Amino acid sequence: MSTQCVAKLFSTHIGIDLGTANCLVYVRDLGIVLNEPSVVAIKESTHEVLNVGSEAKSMLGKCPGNIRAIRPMKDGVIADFEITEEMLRYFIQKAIRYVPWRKRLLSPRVLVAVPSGITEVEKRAVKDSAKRAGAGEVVLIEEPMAAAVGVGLPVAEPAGSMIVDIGGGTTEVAVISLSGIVGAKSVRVGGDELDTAITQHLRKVYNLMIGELTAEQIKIRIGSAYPVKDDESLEVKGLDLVSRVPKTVRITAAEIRMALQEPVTTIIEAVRATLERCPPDLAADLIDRGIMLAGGGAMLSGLDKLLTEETGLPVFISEEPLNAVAKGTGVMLQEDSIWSS
Ligand SMILES: Nc1ncnc2c1ncn2[C@@H]1O[C@H](COP(=O)(O)OP(=O)(O)OP(=O)(O)O)[C@@H](O)[C@H]1O
Repeated sequence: MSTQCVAKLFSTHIGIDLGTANCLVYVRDLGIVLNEPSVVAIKESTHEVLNVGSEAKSMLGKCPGNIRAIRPMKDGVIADFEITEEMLRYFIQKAIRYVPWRKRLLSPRVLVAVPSGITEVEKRAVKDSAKRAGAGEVVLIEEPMAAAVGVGLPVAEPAGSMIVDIGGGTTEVAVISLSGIVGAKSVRVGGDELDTAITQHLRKVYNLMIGELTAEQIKIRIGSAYPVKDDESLEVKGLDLVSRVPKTVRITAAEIRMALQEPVTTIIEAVRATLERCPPDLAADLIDRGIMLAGGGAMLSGLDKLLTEETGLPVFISEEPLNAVAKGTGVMLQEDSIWSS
């Protein structure tokens, strides 16, 4: 029996979207089996892992002194190796529970989606962490390619397709033709930067300190990139920076849109820069095919409208933007040729 056959029979094939905000795990033939926030809660004194994923996220900003909830990925790459490894180990082992015992005899083969702009050193770090976390062979795939495949763009055709994947830590823009990336730009600006812009606005204008989760909720509920919901408003609770007591303020969608302008402009600029460097024939294809948005940031209200206004191209939001990359790894896992043996 060939090595390929043995591996096919006795090991699990896993695709991982190792995101700054969320980690999704796809198991071949099963689909997405895990979708959890990339957060780990640890005991400060011993570094013991207490919780991973959703439960750890609910602890963000609410932990007592000896417990810390950490997001080990930052700007799309590993910021804390040890904790990322623990998180990967937890997710890989949890995912493996869904497969029959026969498929657990060999270490799982793992396909990890990483931002297109990461360095060789960062790539090695991801591979090493996945291996130490229990993976056998580890192969990396660029996130925009995985996202494009995941949303069903016709990447193999000799024509240009454009994907913009706006995650928590990075925005990946790519033009793809004949299954290759023709032009790409990766900027370390995504949903986290939008949250930070909201936190800074409330601090500056209202002297109000809010936590990470509150900032994200404000963005999701009334955040926008275009005046599509300017008449909406929201009550926000936080800590007054001067009197140091809890306080409530009412904020409007219009002011949050203004606060988000800088990071949103960075995202738009990344799209424009990629379009400017696009070969003319492929650029011409985009006039009809437009731009496809994926990643959680694609759901920011009005971003599609603003992008259409700024580029003159039709803009579409993928059906399940948060699942695009993981679904793309799932499609690629069907190809045995991605593995070296
Ligand atoms: N409705 C929404 N409106 C705006 N942003 C949203 C919405 N829902 C989720 N998000 C944001 O999407 C981001 C997470 O997206 P996603 O899971 O695609 O990122 P990731 O893959 O973890 O990050 P990266 O690709 O940068 O490593 C978060 O910043 C989250 O706040």
